[in-house]
Amino acid sequence: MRGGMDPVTASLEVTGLAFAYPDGHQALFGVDFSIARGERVALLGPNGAGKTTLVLHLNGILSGGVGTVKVAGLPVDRKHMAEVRRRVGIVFQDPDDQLFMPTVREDVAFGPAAAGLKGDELEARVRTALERVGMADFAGRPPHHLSFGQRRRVAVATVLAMEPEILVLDEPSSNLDPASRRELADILRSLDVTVLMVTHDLPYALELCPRSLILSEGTIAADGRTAELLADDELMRAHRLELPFGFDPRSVTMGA
Ligand SMILES: Nc1ncnc2c1ncn2[C@@H]1O[C@H](COP(=O)(O)OP(=O)(O)OP(=O)(O)O)[C@@H](O)[C@H]1O
Repeated sequence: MRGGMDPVTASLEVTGLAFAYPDGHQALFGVDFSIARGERVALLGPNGAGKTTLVLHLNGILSGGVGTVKVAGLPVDRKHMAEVRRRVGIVFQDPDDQLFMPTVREDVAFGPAAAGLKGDELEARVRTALERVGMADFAGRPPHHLSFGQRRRVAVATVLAMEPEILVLDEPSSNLDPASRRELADILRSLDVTVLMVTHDLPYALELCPRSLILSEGTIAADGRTAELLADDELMRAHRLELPFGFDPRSVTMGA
């Protein structure tokens, strides 16, 4: 476990986070980890491990448990909520949860406009975000006329438009064809932000994230280099993680 990271360089610091849902189900049991600015980290773990529960604590959608979460040194609490929500951008698994305006441009402008951006500055922010995901030509289109993969890119743009400190992605490769999957990986690699990616797609984690956390039964069971964790058959079996048949984690050269 990596503890004690310099708070100035830590994008995210989770300390002793424990949480039970109102029905009494304990989903997290004292989770500790830090992510440095600019790192790309995969959050792996079997169904029901607590990944979504953890992610929903990163911008205060869930709260009320024990422990602390800090984003760029700011505690995720009521007092800092607006600033934290600007700094932590979550891309949900279903882009339709994030796109609700008549055009792509309006969807991407929504967050920055709500934060007070106007006029040329707002236009430039929207254009840059759409260019970063290769969707600038689609600005005037209704999101519901786009393919699933295009909608996922626009969902990423809505979050990038807020210039977040941390980009959190829930299953970013799900339902993408191989070309879209690779293109999204290229986009994510090109961004200058901290990335935390929840995924069951272990080859994708290996391609994109030098480091992984394995969350299992509400605790961090492992924290280390993705290539090493995925090559540890015993660890993988213990936490119900399976690579695709015939996939050799040692065969992948990680993109920088
Ligand atoms: N609203 C809720 N009320 C009670 N228990 C819940 C609630 N949401 C999730 N849980 C329970 O908390 C545990 C962790 O769920 P969570 O959704 O965080 O897991 P996950 O790792 O994201 O799983 P998956 O890979 O299936 O998405 C599970 O046992 C789940 O049943």
